[in-house]
Amino acid sequence: MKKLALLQFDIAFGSPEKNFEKVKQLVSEAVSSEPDIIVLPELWSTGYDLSRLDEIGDTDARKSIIFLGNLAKKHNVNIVGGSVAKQQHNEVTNTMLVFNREGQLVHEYSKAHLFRLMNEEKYLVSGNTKSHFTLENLPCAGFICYDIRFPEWLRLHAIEGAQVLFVPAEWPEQRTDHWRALLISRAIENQCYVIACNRVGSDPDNAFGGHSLIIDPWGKVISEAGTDETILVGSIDEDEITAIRSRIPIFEDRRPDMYN
Ligand SMILES: O=C(O)CCC(=O)C(=O)O
Repeated sequence: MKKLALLQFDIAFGSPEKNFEKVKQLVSEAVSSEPDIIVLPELWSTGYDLSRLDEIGDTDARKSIIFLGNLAKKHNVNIVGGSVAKQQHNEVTNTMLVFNREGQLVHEYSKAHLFRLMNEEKYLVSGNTKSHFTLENLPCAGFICYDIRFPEWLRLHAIEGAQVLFVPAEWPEQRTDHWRALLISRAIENQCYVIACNRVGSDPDNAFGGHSLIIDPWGKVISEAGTDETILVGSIDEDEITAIRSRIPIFEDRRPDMYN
């Protein structure tokens, strides 16, 4: 069994200092439930203030890496650090950072599918690498928000062994029905745990729907937040994955010979 704590909060628009302070405080609160893994939302330090990324983006993600790494080490907890605006060679990526209990950066993944409805393609470049990592001996993969509309991208990771899928997001409230349906579908079809951390509150262009979720590989919702700031807790059980995969062995029954 592994315990999770998802930090669903209202991100201060374009104010990294305020958001760093908020995350520090939320992490200290979250550790009281003794989680193994803490999860943050997408672009938690800047929000969607994309036109000011030159000013507020994080060069080489250096500040975020030091900050989250220190928190992970101090509290002896793994952190799936949502994503941050990482500036590198005059380009900015929407990049997930993952830390182990020793505070080491064990994984980076840059959002592969940029979301045009929120102008991402104008300010960001997409990532080109896969997103496998291991935490607490669990084979994991990470995706960012809009990525969940591309089932083939998550499936590829499941076929390659991922069993726990993390999804930090800033998902607008008017499509909360899509958010829930897509996440539950990704869990059922891949027989994986899905751990999805959204933000709440609003920025000048959007209101965000919360409803962070922990979903088991059968598609059952284990924990779900509402639309307020909260620390969502829940546990996942590795044995459940094996049990469900032996009951309905979809990975053995696939017909890749017919899919091309
Ligand atoms: O796909 C959607 O409806 C929302 C996606 C999104 O908000 C994002 O990728 O930031």
